[in-house]
Amino acid sequence: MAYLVFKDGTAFEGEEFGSWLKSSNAVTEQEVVFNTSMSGYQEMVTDLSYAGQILVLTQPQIGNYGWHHEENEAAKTRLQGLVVRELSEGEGSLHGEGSLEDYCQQYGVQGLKGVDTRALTRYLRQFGTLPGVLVQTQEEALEFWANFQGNDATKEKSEHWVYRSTVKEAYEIPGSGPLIAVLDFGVKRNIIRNLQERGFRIMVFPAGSTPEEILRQRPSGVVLSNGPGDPGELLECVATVRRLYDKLPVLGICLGHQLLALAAGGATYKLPYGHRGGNHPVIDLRSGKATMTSQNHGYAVQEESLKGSGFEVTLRNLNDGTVEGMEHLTYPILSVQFHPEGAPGPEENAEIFDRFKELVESGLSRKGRR
Ligand SMILES: NC(=O)CC[C@H](N)C(=O)O
Repeated sequence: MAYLVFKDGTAFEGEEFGSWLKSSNAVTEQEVVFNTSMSGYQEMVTDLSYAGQILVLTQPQIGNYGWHHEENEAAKTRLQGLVVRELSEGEGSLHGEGSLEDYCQQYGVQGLKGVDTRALTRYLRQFGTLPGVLVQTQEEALEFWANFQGNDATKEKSEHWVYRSTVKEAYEIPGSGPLIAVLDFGVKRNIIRNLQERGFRIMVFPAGSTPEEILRQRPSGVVLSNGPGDPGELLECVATVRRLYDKLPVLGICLGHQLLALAAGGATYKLPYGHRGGNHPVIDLRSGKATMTSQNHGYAVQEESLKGSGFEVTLRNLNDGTVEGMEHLTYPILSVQFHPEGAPGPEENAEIFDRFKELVESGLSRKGRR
């Protein structure tokens, strides 16, 4: 038996799988979040935006189509824990190269299976995103919470995760089209793939790169990626974005969107329990068209804070009215809170990448005319 235990003593019981550190000293609190997608566990486990979190999946059967390495969103997961109802070995998969369990074992994810994930999700919806601990005995949790000093650790973690970017040095992905700089805060591979499919030459820069290092390569556009942590804590990243965003066409995705808002003088705030799932409806305020989107975020841009920033809200969440996208009135900047590369079913939001391509191309033709 093993447990996920919250500060108020509420414990959810399950069985261990994956990789558990045996020393009780290693018990630390992590943010517990839930995702309601019915499939895509592999993309979720390897999405670096979940770095340091404990992810609860509401879909009751998980692992059933195995593990396919080429679908990983990053070279190595940074997820701390994974909580599921029923863990399947994935026998039904025709081409699986392994199982979810093997992956968790190999890459250090603490798994808890057989959990009443419905009750757990209702608990999180009621109390909001909370820190929890994964433990082998309830005594360990009691001891941990008795000595708990508050979760100042979150702040350090945010900075830490982002600066431990997936890459240490900038690298190039060849292509015949214009050069796009991708600022990697924990970028998902499918974002890169979507850019490649549109013919761009790509240079991926570590999150700590300076604006000079980026501009020296003379890119024709910048993509600010998704990534973990509280955007409000990422002061250096915001400063970098501030120095880039009026110089080139920009596409911001999720964390990238939040950093753009902060760079323009706006503010972000923490949502009660976040948006994580594959069926979040979003409306385009200009066309009136609604689409289903794939989402994974705990923070959002405060709409009123955008007044006077030059940004206009263009997309809105139909469930809770939060900001899902914005465009700049003067500069060629486009940003979305959701994941246009996530394709929860149809690929309708892939057109965000086409819009970005248009911005880059019109930027280049303007330059040519000068
Ligand atoms: N997917 C992301 O980029 C997440 C952004 C940010 N870490 C949030 O939780 O809101």
